[in-house]
Amino acid sequence: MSAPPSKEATKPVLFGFPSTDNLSQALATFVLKAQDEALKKQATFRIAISGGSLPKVLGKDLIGREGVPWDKWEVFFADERVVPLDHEDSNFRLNDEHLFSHVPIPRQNIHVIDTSKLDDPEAVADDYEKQLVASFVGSSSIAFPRFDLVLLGIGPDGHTCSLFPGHALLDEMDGWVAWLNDSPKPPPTRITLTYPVLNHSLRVAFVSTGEGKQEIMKEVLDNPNPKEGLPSSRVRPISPGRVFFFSDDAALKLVQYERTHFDAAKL
Ligand SMILES: O=C(O)[C@H](O)[C@@H](O)[C@H](O)[C@H](O)COP(=O)(O)O
Repeated sequence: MSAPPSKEATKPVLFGFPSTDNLSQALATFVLKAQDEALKKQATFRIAISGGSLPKVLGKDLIGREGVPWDKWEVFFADERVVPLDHEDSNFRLNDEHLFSHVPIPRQNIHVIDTSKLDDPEAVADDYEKQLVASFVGSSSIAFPRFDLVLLGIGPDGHTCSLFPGHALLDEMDGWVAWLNDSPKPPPTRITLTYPVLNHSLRVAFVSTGEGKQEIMKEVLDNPNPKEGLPSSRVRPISPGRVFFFSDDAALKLVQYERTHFDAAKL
């Protein structure tokens, strides 16, 4: 695999909304814009999605949109818990509840973990990486996959995906998919996309809402350290990739970082 990205990253864009309903509408518009741009260039729209509070906010407006070419979506998980797909901790299950079960994305286009290997998280990560390789082979950038869109959350400790503060995986610069069995947030055993993958994406959007996120949003937006800081501060896609934050007023109460007005025509 090639060296980590070295090109300069662009400045994060912050969109703030008075409510999560407004945020969900804008997020759906943003996702569909990313989809449209991807499908102008290629046959599929490749998106990676996290767990946490994100799937609910994502599905809320998106599932009602008309004319979406769902058969062209190819979905991966930005991180996944190494549990059965019907387990209450499964990010597949969560996304299924809020999005997949409501829209006709072909099941084979939703890339789930190999649940025959649950006793061996390294094998689960290797298999998942192979699924990525199979999907991205033939793309222009095969050193690392280039997702059209990655949707992430931010934990109160600043983690994102399953990349936690102080964890050795923050230094992983070669593999595409890594595994851990010591996640401080339960459950302990997970797989996650790595920084080089996140930072080769064309768009990364963080979705973070609620007053419980006030302190961490201030830290991540007003005091970022993209080299050694909190895991979510280190997500800085290389050009032409861009990073966006979608938050509500409650989460942004302490933040001074300049907001950008959300204008679908200017995305
Ligand atoms: O599987 C996971 O645990 C998630 O992918 C994780 O990275 C999540 O996005 C953050 O913990 C934020 O979660 P909340 O939005 O629920 O705070």
